[in-house]
Amino acid sequence: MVKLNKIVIAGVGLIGGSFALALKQAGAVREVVGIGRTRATLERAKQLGVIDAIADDWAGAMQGADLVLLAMPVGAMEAALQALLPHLEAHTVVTDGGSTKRDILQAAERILGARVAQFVPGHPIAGSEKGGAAAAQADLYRDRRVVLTPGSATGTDGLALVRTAWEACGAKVDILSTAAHDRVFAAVSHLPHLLAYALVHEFAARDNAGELFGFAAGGFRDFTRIASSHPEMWRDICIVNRAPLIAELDAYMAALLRLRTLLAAADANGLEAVFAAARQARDEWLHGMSENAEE
Ligand SMILES: NC(=O)C1=CN([C@@H]2O[C@H](COP(=O)(O)OP(=O)(O)OC[C@H]3O[C@@H](n4cnc5c(N)ncnc54)[C@H](O)[C@@H]3O)[C@@H](O)[C@H]2O)C=CC1
Ligand SMILES: O=C(O)C(=O)Cc1ccc(O)cc1
Repeated sequence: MVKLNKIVIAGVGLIGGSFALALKQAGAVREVVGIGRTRATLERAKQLGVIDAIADDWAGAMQGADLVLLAMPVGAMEAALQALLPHLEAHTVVTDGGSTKRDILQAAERILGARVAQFVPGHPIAGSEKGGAAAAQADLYRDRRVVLTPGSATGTDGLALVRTAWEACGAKVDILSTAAHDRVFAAVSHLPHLLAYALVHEFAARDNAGELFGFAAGGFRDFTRIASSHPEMWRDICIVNRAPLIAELDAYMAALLRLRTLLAAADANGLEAVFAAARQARDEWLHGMSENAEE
């Protein structure tokens, strides 16, 4: 079992707060120090027992830290790396929980130079549309996957430490390249968020929005839950990962056009064939997920 003396959570929200709670529950950390943008948020996180102490600045935060998790919106990570670098001790490992990986590894290479060996890019595949330390849960990562995307310069000891820390949270760790990561998550995560936001936004702008929302039921709720996600966080993800996201959007628009053609032709068989293939693929995916959870 990993035993960390001091960890630093930079951005104590759902992801950082849940990491802290999970490590505490596992008995894997002695002290959790929080640093962030808003004092009141940090005070609240301390009251909730998510962090033990608040750092006033990076110098204090980094002193004697074994592990630092960057858990703010991805657009703010570059500035955080710049701010922590002057205080980075030789034994400290820095990781992140951001939803995009190529930009963050590139920023780390640029900013940290040779010390990029101490940086391990990561992404927990768990979360929700709810943010903030109050939403943090010790079991958020239990039986969930975490993707680590080390670069050629990533140190093996740091990689092992970060892997062990996530495993202490109950997660299963996968390794991907940053490019493969960003391509996969553009498809299965970033595109669905964009679609949900687009649908709700389009309805909300209509003259009869009240009527539409008044009659909307479970299907609409399921499809659009993620449109309740944090706008700043999703702004950053979409902008940073826009190249693969635009490719996914193009593919989806082509699929919509094919459905439109089938509809216009009243091609019932064609439409049913698409729906049946999609249902089968989703059933098989859900079945695979439940088998994995039982392993
Ligand atoms: N919400 C989710 O389901 C998932 C989110 N992520 C990633 O984790 C990161 C954090 O997301 P959440 O915890 O959901 O967000 P959150 O909104 O719950 O927490 C983010 C925290 O960062 C702080 N913060 C914002 N700007 C900052 C800055 N410039 N410097 C320091 N702190 C700052 C905020 O005050 C807040 O406490 C993001 O990079 C996101 O892409 C990854 C996996 C899942
Ligand atoms: O709300 C949901 O279901 C999500 O999809 C949560 C989520 C958001 C961002 C990520 O990078 C990973 C998972």
